[in-house]
Amino acid sequence: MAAPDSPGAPPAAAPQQPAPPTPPFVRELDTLVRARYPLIYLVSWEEARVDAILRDLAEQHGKALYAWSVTKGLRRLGDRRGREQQEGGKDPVEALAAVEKLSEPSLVVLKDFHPFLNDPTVVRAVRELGQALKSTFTTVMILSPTLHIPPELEKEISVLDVPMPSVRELLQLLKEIVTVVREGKKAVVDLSKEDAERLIQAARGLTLTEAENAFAKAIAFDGRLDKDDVALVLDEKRQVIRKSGLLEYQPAEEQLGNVGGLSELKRWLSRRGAAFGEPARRFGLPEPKGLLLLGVQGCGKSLTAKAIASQWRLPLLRLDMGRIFSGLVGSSEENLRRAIRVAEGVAPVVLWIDEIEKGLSGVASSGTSDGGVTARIFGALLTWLQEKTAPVFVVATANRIEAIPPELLRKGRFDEIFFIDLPAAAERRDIFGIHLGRRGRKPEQFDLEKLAALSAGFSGAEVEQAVVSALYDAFAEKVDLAQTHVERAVQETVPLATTMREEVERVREWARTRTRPASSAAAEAVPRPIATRFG
Ligand SMILES: Nc1ncnc2c1ncn2[C@@H]1O[C@H](COP(=O)(O)OP(=O)(O)OP(=O)(O)O)[C@@H](O)[C@H]1O
Repeated sequence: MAAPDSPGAPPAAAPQQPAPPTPPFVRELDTLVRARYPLIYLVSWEEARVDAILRDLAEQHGKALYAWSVTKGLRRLGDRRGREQQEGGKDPVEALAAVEKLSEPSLVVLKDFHPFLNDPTVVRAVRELGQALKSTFTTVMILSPTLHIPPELEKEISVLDVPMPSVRELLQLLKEIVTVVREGKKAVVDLSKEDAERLIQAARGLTLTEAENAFAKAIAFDGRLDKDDVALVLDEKRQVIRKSGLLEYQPAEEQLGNVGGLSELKRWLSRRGAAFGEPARRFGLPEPKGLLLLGVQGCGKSLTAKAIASQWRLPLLRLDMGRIFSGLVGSSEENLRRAIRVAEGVAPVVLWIDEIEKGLSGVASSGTSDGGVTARIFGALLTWLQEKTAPVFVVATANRIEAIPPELLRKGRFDEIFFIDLPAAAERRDIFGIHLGRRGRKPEQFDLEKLAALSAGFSGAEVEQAVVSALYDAFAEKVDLAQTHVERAVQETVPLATTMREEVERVREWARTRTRPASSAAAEAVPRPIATRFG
């Protein structure tokens, strides 16, 4: 932690043992306080946790700590055992005036102050306070779960997102819980070091209160805290994340072996798998950023996103871009910030941004049509993609090339941009084999070459559909699935690429100069409708 900057700061005590490293967020906050930033906006749901951080910070800097809330007014908080002292009223403008008069260097936290920022008088008072505090050692922090800054204050306030609790904080919480449980002798704790690590890993992405609730629930369930509770905590986390309405945990049930073709993409992935973690960092490798998968509908983009997560044994979070913009759950900008914070809290993780082009299509015209919201969100997303340091591997998928803003394709956003084309004949053969195999049939009993030849222009999804409809036919005929059923199903299918031939050719042309092919096998030209139906 930094040296105290204000008069009356206590001399730093000689440490008994090496202090644990300061989390980057606390370091940043510390820097702003030392740099005498008058107004800071802290975005967090976790009041108790932020209170503890600020208490430490105030102590380190030899400053007094004040808190204001509309219910309790402005109070000077004592040290951990000290008494609180009332200083000012509940009225926000009066409280700000009281802050200005504080004679000692202080940290002042205003809790849930954001609704008052809709009042022009309060906005003015905050602005004047900011000016007045510039020559003092006092910093005011607005602590709120949502970010709401009126334009008048945008240049006056620095914003810090409080990240989700670190492994160290969760470990500390778990230790405290274990101590209480052991002392109370009401439950049994049976955790090895590895079990505890897995339990903490499972709780990553939860707030401290949510994690505490999850651990408490696990104990209440059977009077034990043991390795079996990892699943319970994970389940709790799934529910908490789903409640946000933006992110969703996806089960890790697809393997790369279930993806036919895409040899280049698979080769790329096999080389990056080990690039998470410390040995790779020590070797000098950067954290893998992510992939943009563009391509024809139904050719395995989503399937690949799922398979990457299971291949690398990482959790998979799916972010719905549509919901970010839908207005159903909070403001769009707030939504993106929240989703990013949760994903970073769960990291290492694969974050699948499905249909990234959804909602971004109007970026260029956004200034006029929606007050610039789309453009701002897009900007925030790009900055995050470019600068993120947390191990969040982004797999963004998109179908509609015309809706993709060119900035997204620039270097530095993703490690690679792959184009997933319609599968070539050899790939269709593999995909037929995969889907027959997944439905309990022996691929070698089918003439896969012939099926591949008959299905030119099919997407992977259409190959799968042909197998499924052949199964229906066989089932109706009360016989087992035979080659003829599949051939018939193929011949009865008019692939989407045929009906949208020009569109597919246009996408291919576009992709040729901007992306890397996901497959080394060149797909054939899409057959014309007449050839497929009667050829
Ligand atoms: N290369 C492939 N190998 C095996 N199965 C495939 C392949 N491509 C597609 N499929 C099958 O088709 C289904 C749908 O594909 P998927 O959803 O991954 O396509 P997509 O490219 O994401 O399509 P969309 O753009 O419509 O979301 C998959 O669940 C899978 O069963």
